Amino acid sequence: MSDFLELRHMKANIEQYHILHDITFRVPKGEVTVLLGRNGAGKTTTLRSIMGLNPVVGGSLTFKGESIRNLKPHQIANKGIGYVPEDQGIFYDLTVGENMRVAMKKENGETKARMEWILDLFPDLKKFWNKPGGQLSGGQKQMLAISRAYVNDNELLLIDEPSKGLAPIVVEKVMESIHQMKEQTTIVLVEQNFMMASGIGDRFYIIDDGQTVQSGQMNELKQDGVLLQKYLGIS
Ligand SMILES: Nc1ncnc2c1ncn2[C@@H]1O[C@H](COP(=O)(O)OP(=O)(O)OP(=O)(O)O)[C@@H](O)[C@H]1O
Repeated sequence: MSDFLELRHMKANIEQYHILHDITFRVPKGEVTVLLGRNGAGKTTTLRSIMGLNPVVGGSLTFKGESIRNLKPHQIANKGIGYVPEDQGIFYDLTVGENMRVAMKKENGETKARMEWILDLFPDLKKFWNKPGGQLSGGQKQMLAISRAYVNDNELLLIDEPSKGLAPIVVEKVMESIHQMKEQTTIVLVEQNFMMASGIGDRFYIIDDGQTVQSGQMNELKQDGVLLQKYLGIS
């Protein structure tokens, strides 16, 4: 399988601070790649840097073999990379339907089919189609955020901590939906909930203090108590 996204020795700043020192990872097409690490390790900054939202000051980033370093966020989005930020990025004053329509880059048979597929997966969004985004529950907001990114024919989705602040039963639903999306879209997932991440991830990278320090198949990590304890504090 070809590598869809590849970061080699990426360095990135937030303002004058050097936050990412050496991020290297490869995302194969059709897989879920999970970025793990303690709070403050640099996972969100990595996703933001891929999207061009933080200045990349070193290393390379390629998507389908082409450099995306130094492109503007909208140019990166136009290449087919969707981003679901940690704060979800939905419009609170717009209804669910309006949020979806604003997100759609174009309306054609394919986006219509994707919209139908995602609404079948999240019937609450259909039910609350005319409700303002700000009035949805935490889980429904997350479903809307994921749906907005999915509805375009993005080939790669970057999803930042979709389980954050959600009740366990809702987390399961969201993770199940990501699992189903995997059939059609390549995914990079930042997730603190290891149980959930390990259930849907194919491969993992651990980020520690702005560097990728470990990688492998998720199945192997589940068995590696030393690594789990050392970098994730899981015993
Ligand atoms: N606006 C900012 N100015 C300065 N430093 C920042 C800023 N935002 C984040 N940082 C720092 O950058 C580092 C990486 O943060 P980042 O949000 O990428 O971590 P993370 O791994 O996603 O953590 P979490 O799981 O807590 O969200 C942290 O040390 C954080 O304090």
